[in-house]
Amino acid sequence: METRVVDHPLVAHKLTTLREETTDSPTFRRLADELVTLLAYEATRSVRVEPVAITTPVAPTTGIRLSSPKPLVVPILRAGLGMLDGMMRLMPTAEVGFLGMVRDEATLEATTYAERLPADLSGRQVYVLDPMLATGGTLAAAIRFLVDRGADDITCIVLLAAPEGCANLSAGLEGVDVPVTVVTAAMDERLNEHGYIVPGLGDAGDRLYGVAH
Ligand SMILES: O=P(O)(O)OC[C@H]1O[C@H](OP(=O)(O)OP(=O)(O)O)[C@H](O)[C@@H]1O
Ligand SMILES: O=c1cc[nH]c(=O)[nH]1
Ligand SMILES: [Mg+2]
Repeated sequence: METRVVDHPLVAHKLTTLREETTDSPTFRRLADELVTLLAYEATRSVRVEPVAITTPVAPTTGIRLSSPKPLVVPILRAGLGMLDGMMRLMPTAEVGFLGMVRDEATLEATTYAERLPADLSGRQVYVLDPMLATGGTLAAAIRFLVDRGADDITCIVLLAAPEGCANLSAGLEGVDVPVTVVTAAMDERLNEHGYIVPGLGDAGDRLYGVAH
C-alpha cells in the first residue's frame, strides 16, 4: 500500500478551517468539497487513459481521454457523500457506486448496511471516498469488498489519516493482490482511546450532516 500526503499550502489552509470546532456545517461542507477537488488532482495522476484522434480548428492531432471502462467512484456513506461532488467536478464522466458502512463506536468494528455497485468490477479502477481513516477498519472492509468484485486498482481519498490506521490497513490488506493507494490531506498524530483521530476534526458525518440518531 502506498500512502501519499498532499503537501500544498491551499490544502493546509482549508484543512485548518475544517478542523476548527467553530466551523459550521455549511462551511464544513464547502471546505470538504473544495479539498476533495484538490486531492483528486493528485489522486488521479495514474488514471487510465487511451489515445484519441481529434481535429482542432487548425490540424488533426492525437490527444488522450479516459479509458473504457470508466473509473468508478465509491463514496462511503454517510460522510463520504460530502466528497462526491468535489470528485465528480474533476472527473464528471466517472461512474458512481455506493457503499453504506458504519463503525460501532464501542467495538470500532465496521459493518456494511448498504451496497449499490456493479456486480462485476473486473478490470475497474476504483476511487473510494471517505474523509476519515481512523482505525482503518472501514476502508479495509470496503477495499476487500471491491477486490472481491474484481476491482484491480484502488485509490482511497481521505481528508485525515492516523498512523495506526494506515498500519492496520496495510496489515489488513495482506493477501490483496491489487495496488492500493491512500491519498490524504494530512497524517495526524494518533488515535485517542475512543478511536478518534487527534487532533482530527471530530465526527466527520456529524459535522457534515448533523448528529446521527
Ligand atoms: O477507520 P475507522 O476506524 O473504520 O473509522 C472511519 C469511519 O468512521 C466514520 O464513519 P462513521 O462510522 O462515523 O459513519 P458515518 O459516516 O455515517 O458518520 C468515517 O466516515 C469512516 O467511515
Ligand atoms: O476521528 C474520527 C474517527 C472516525 N470517524 C470520524 O468521523 N472521526
Ligand atoms: Mg460518523
